[in-house]
Parts: sequence; C-alpha cells; structure tokens
Amino acid sequence: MIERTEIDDVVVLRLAHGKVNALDLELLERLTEILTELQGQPPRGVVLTGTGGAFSAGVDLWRIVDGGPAYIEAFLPALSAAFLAAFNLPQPLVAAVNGHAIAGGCVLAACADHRVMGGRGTIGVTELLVGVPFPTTALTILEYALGPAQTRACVVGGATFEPAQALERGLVDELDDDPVSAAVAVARRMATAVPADTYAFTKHQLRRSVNETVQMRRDLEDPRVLEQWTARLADGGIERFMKAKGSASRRS
Ligand SMILES: C/C=C/C(=O)SCCNC(=O)CCNC(=O)[C@H](O)C(C)(C)COP(=O)(O)OP(=O)(O)OC[C@H]1O[C@@H](n2cnc3c(N)ncnc32)[C@H](O)[C@@H]1OP(=O)(O)O
Repeated sequence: MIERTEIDDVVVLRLAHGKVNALDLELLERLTEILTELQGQPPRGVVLTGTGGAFSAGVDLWRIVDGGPAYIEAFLPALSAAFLAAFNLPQPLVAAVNGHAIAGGCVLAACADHRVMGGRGTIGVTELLVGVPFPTTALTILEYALGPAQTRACVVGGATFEPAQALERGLVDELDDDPVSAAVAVARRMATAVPADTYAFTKHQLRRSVNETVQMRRDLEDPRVLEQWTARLADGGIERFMKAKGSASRRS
C-alpha cells in the first residue's frame, strides 16, 4: 500500500495503491501511521511520491459510492488527519509529483515543504466539478501553499494543469524529469542545512496559523461538508462525475 525505502538519510514513501493511488480509508490510515512514527525518529528528510502514472487521483470516489454514508463519515476525518500528519511533519517533507495529482492528491502535495513535478501528468483541484466541498483542513492547507488568489482561481475553476502551467501558477516549485531524485536532493539539503530542532520549530511557527484556523473552524464547517458529500452520494452526483470521466469501473 505504501512502499518505504531509504536513499542516504532520506526516507522515500511511495503510494502503491491501485492504478492511480486513489485515497481510501485504509491508505490514509496507513499514511498517518507511518508519518506519525517518523516524527519520533532521528531527523532526516522525507519524500512522498506515487508509483505508476499517478501521484494520486484524489479521493477514491468508487469507494465512496460503494461505501455509502457510513463510509463517508469515517473517511472524511481520516482524510483530514492524513493531511495534518503530512503538513505538520517536523522534518522537511518534499513531494515528488511523478504523475497526476488531482483534488485530494494535489492537496497532499500541498502539505509538503517543497514540490517537484516530473514531465508528465496533471495537477489541480476538481472538487467543485465533483460537486463536493473541501474539508476545512484541505482548503486551509491549500490556501497556505498557493496563497489566497491562486487558491480561489484553482478551486473555482477546477482546472487541471500540465507541468509547465503548474510551475507558472505556483502549484509546484520546480520541474525535473526525475522528480524522485530531485526531491531526495532537496530533502537532504533541507535536512542538513539547518539544525533539526530549529527547522522543526520554525516550521511549526510558519504553519501555526493554519493549525489554529483548522482548530477554530472544523467543528463548525465539517458537519456541512459531511452533509454535502452525503447529498452528492444520494443524488448520484459522484457516480455521474466518474461515469462522465469514462470510468465505468468500481476498481481503482
Ligand atoms: C477533498 C478531496 C476531494 C477529492 O479528492 S475528489 C476526487 C477527484 N478526483 C478526480 O477528479 C480524478 C478523476 N480521475 C481522472 O481525472 C483521471 O482518471 C486521471 C487524470 C487521474 C487519470 O487519467 P488516465 O491516466 O487517463 O487514467 P483513467 O483510465 O482515467 O483512470 C485509471 C483508473 O483509475 C480509476 N480512477 C481514476 N480516478 C479515480 C478516483 N478518483 N477514484 C476512483 N477511481 C479512479 C479509473 O476509473 C480507471 O479505472 P479502470 O481502468 O478500472 O476503469
């Protein structure tokens, strides 16, 4: 589900889950578990990437359709928990966007300190096209990573971007044909350039406002998020979106 290797002092985590690394409950729980374990280990950089042609196609929408309201209720908090575990990792986290990074996949990349995209795939946030709102955590992290204006444009437009456009819009920080090697080099540099405790504390300070906002707003907003995801399930909106994408399959 998640392959772990080490290159020099850098831990490389590769999502290896179905054809497009779609995010389901089990994958997210495993990711949170691994990232939580890494927090307590000796300081080093971490790279997050995907296998195959995708970084991640975002939420596994067929699992949502199959799982129904009870699954959504368990799934949405797990999604936010995984985003927060990645966002608050004390060590430098670099995303190697090796292919498509859509919706939740794009947010997962946005949790990183730095994003390197390869030469293929697209990145963007399609939530509104699916007809579902962003969980508070996801939207707040996206806004931190992209800034308010770019977040508004990306969220409302729902477009996905090729690598060059993604760089121009600040969805990624650099392009490299070998994104994993480039990401490992960045992570190693970040992990060695600054003492680990200073890096971790500064990262905490920089990200504090996101965590405060999430704390303040999620209890108010997430019940409505759940309500609307459940409504899109009930009115067939999620299934229609997938079928319009040409996906007749329930397997990702
Ligand atoms: C807060 C967060 C919210 C969310 O994350 S909502 C999720 C929004 N996600 C999306 O909008 C992505 C939808 N998928 C796509 O746009 C495309 O797919 C890709 C660009 C990711 C890949 O395109 P290509 O390389 O042409 O592959 P393919 O044939 O479309 O997909 C390969 C297999 O992957 C399944 N799949 C793709 N995305 C998802 C998904 N999000 N949930 C579940 N399955 C997915 C398909 O159905 C298909 O499967 P089969 O080959 O068996 O027909």
